[in-house]
Amino acid sequence: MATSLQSDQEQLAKPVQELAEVNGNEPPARYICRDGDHNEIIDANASFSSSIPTVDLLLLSSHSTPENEKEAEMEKLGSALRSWGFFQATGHGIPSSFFDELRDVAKEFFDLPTEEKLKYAGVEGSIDSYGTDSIISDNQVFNWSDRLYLLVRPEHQRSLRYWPDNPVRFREILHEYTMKTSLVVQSTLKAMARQLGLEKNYFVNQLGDQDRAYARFNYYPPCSRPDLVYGLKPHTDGGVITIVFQDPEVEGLQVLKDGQWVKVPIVPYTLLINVADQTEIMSNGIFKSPIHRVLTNSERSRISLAMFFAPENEKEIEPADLLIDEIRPRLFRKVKVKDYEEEFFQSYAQGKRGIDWAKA
Ligand SMILES: O=C(O)CCC(=O)C(=O)O
Ligand SMILES: [Fe+2]
Repeated sequence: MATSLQSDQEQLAKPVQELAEVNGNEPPARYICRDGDHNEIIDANASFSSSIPTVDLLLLSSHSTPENEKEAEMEKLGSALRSWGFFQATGHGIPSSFFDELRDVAKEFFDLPTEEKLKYAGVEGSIDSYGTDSIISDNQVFNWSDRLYLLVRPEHQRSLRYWPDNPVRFREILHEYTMKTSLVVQSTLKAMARQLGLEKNYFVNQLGDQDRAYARFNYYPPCSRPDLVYGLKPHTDGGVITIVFQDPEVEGLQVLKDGQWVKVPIVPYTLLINVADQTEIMSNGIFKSPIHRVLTNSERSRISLAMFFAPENEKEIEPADLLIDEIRPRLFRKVKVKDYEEEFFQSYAQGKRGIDWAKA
């Protein structure tokens, strides 16, 4: 018994990438949580009336955009975040050659031998780490994926010891990407505030001076039974806003829209941006933090990079006063960011939504 538990734990500590190679991709029982529900998935391109909307950030932020065009783009952003919680951003100012480099360094990292990658495995209690799901409960079902998780903001809190120095360009590229996406977040949050009739810096101010951002490089190895496992189980994100750089060739991400799973298409060189729970709270439920999941694939691995932006830990958040009235009563309590995030992770491990804990 003890031996089987021990070997179970040893296997668990193993990256899924290695497990996939050794086991010929056959998923062990602890990863199995689906029952072949493939057919219900809607292909956004083929049959859903509208796919995730595209918003041009340049139109939103440029001083030379005519006012009526700016308003129209703003409306598009607002409606995307009310109904999908997601939008595809163009006009973000990041050159396509930079995305190619980002993709290359991420791929080169995951292509390293396991021992090399395990140099970045976190010690107990460290946020930054390379590895697979941590064990939180006995009956947990595991994701068929590995990840490298790094705090990237505030800069002085980075643990560079966990930032790969192989490939050599990794750190520089991630630093630059953090700078670029932070600007995108600032301009998006301003547009979001204006769309809700709030002062334009409302959300930016909520982030505080010591706002945080985390980079999560996801690696989804192929799996011989993609119908049985999740690359990433259904979840919402716990911060304020997330920017996803999807694999440019391999699909897998899906969003739950009006009770149906909709495939998120790959649109090369756009940034996929989604609302996270703390924006749902601050907007009093007007902007939706979408439930999304990732499916695996039997032939190809998939890599994505999610950047999670969140307020400084000590901040308190609550619905903006202006968004509470008789028609729309207060939906959420005032919560401390640190407490919310703790609750969020506990809830996720138990298959529940953290945001329910913050309900008024
Ligand atoms: O892999 C993806 O496309 C999305 C990843 C994601 O949802 C996450 O890391 O929270
Ligand atoms: Fe996510």
